[in-house]
Amino acid sequence: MAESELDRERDYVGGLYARLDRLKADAERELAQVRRESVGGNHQSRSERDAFARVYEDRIAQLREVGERLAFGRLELLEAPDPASPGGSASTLRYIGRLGLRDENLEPLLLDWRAPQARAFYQATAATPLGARARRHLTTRGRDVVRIEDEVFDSTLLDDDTTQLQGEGALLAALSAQRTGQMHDIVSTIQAEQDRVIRSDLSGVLVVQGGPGTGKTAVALHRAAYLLYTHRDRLGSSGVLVVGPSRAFLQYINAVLPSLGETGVVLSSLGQLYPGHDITAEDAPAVAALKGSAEMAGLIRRAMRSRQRVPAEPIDLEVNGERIVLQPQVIADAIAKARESGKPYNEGRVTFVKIVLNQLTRQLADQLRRRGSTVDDADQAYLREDLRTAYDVRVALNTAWIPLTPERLLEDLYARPQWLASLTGHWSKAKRELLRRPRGSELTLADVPLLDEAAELLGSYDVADSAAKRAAKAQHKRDLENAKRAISNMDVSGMVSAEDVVAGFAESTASLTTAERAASDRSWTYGHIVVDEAQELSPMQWRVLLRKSPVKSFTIVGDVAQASSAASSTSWESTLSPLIGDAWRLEELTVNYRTPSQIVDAAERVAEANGLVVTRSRSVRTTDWPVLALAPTDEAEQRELLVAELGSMTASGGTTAVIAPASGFTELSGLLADRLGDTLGVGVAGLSRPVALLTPADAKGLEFDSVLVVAPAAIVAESTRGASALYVAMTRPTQRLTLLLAPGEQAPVAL
Ligand SMILES: Nc1ncnc2c1ncn2[C@@H]1O[C@H](COP(=O)(O)OP(=O)(O)OP(=O)(O)O)[C@@H](O)[C@H]1O
Repeated sequence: MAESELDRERDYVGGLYARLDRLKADAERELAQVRRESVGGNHQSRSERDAFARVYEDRIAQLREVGERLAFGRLELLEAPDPASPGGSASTLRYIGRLGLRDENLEPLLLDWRAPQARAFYQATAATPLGARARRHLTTRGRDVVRIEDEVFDSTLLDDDTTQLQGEGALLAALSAQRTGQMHDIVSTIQAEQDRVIRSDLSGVLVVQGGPGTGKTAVALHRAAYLLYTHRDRLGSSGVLVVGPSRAFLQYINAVLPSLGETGVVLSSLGQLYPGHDITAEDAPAVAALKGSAEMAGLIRRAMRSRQRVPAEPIDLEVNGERIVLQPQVIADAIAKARESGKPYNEGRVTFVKIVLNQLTRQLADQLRRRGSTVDDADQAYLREDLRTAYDVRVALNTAWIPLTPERLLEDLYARPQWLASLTGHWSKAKRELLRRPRGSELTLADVPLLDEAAELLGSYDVADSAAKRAAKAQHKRDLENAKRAISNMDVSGMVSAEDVVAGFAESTASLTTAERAASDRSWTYGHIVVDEAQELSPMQWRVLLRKSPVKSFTIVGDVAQASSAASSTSWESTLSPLIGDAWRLEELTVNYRTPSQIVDAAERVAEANGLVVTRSRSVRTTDWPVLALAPTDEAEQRELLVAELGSMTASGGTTAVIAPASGFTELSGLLADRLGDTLGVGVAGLSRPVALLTPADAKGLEFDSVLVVAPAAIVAESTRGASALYVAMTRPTQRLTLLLAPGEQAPVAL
């Protein structure tokens, strides 16, 4: 490599940083200026000033976020031949980075990696160069370029390998770096098959299937950033939701989107999908499977309707000393009428109460008239109020149609066996027993979609609160109109969304960002939803997500061979066809970026020997560490081997995980705590420690430099999806894998 080329890139990248610094200083000066302007003026001018301030604040944050990772690539694009100078093969250089920069004359200096023109940087090959002649990867340290790596798209050098890696040096350097316990963005080394997924159309349901370590999570997050950039207008106001399996997983991926300049995405674990709750407790597998099955939706509907009851006999009511009879037919008619309105249960109840009270008022007025009193309209209003507040009337109305919260409905359903039996005549007693639970029991993960289903059917418990919400929504809409006007007056369209501006209104009733408002509103509908580890979702969880995206714009990533929860799916077809028929498209990822080939081979062979159908993937790396299976003769030796192997793993640096079956977990954690002290973290709460002791379920989606799997046969035997659980455990390492067998356990035959 000619030294001058490296110098040339150093100069260019130096120039980019100089431009970045200047833009940052300009924006900071402008912001200070806007802030100095005196407060006052009407609502619209305040809106416009807030819009200015917001634009500058966002821009400054964006410019700061890139830190010292501004540029990482260069494309040499062939220009269309110029008829005036035949024979010339002019080309244009385009630099690719984390954000777009232009010079004072608005000439492009740096392309945002998500811009359409940057596509060739990730997807061009010698066979399909996409208008590019060459691609260059820049490796930087701080603000300095330390290495360049070129690929020239010369069709005469074409070979048959269609799965070539792009920027292999930069990629392998990224992959062999020690892990930190936090996922990083991969923007400088995205591979062609991944880029196609990232840039796939916004609309419809895209399923991304790939074996462990093929970058599904990374791709899903980069796709969220890409979609927000490309469809800022649409998604800025409706938001993007990313759903992951657990809080620990979200913690692991937490830094990726902010590092790509996107802070407006809602990240939610399955336990956080019902606002106001953060649930982690789990049911026994059989219970979770039942609660996750689609038939629970029907049960909840039946349960709700059974709380609307027509009394068998007329009811005598006393209202301020007057006696009045409420006929069952009046209740039956009112229930039928209120149901006809199609409103959710609690809102329908308001209609029901109104109808019954009207009828009772008429009855009472007639009764009084018959006794010679005169009752005019004003008197009728008083009578109605007397009826509404009378104890007997309230009891009768509540018995016929009780207001319900989702939590109350579910708790009653679990705690009242006779009621449950009356709703599930076709179930076996044993099946009903699975749901049985005393009042006050902790909510579980499998309850989350049931609460949401109930909330959907019940509607707001506090009907006055829902009126206030409607008013706030109307105000928000007016604010948005103002903000849109301000944005177009300022000519900053595309840089900031009206939603973000409204979020900046100091006096706005809804001074929250889209993401904040979406996360706290159960009925929020998103412009796009990304679901990671999607094979774990139960039919009831899918129902929640489908309600949250009525336009059905989804990216679903997962691996059916890794499905290990009780209600999870074993094929995309069987999961998705009851929900959306065949209206989905499939992309597959085939290269394993995490795990060296020896480990991938071992994991796939063991999985297949255990009867799993795995998506085979090609690993891009090898490791110097052999896969070991240690076979102790007794427990004392097992303990010795455990401690010795862990000592060796931690000595080689990076992160280490011990993955063990849930049975014997407590004993193991006691033993390791004695030996390792503070170095050990137990469960997902301990992930920041150098050694983490986890169950296979905890380890889902995560990765570690070294992994020690304890008692693999026990992991397989532990559940109906035990083979998947072991496959998950064996595919977590980036460098080193050891299986520590239980005394007397045979090494897996496939090893
Ligand atoms: N193009 C790439 N450049 C650099 N690193 C990459 C690339 N693609 C994936 N990786 C890295 O490979 C590792 C595995 O990626 P990821 O966790 O997204 O895989 P996954 O398919 O979701 O795995 P699993 O199914 O096991 O959860 C991560 O460390 C990720 O950063």
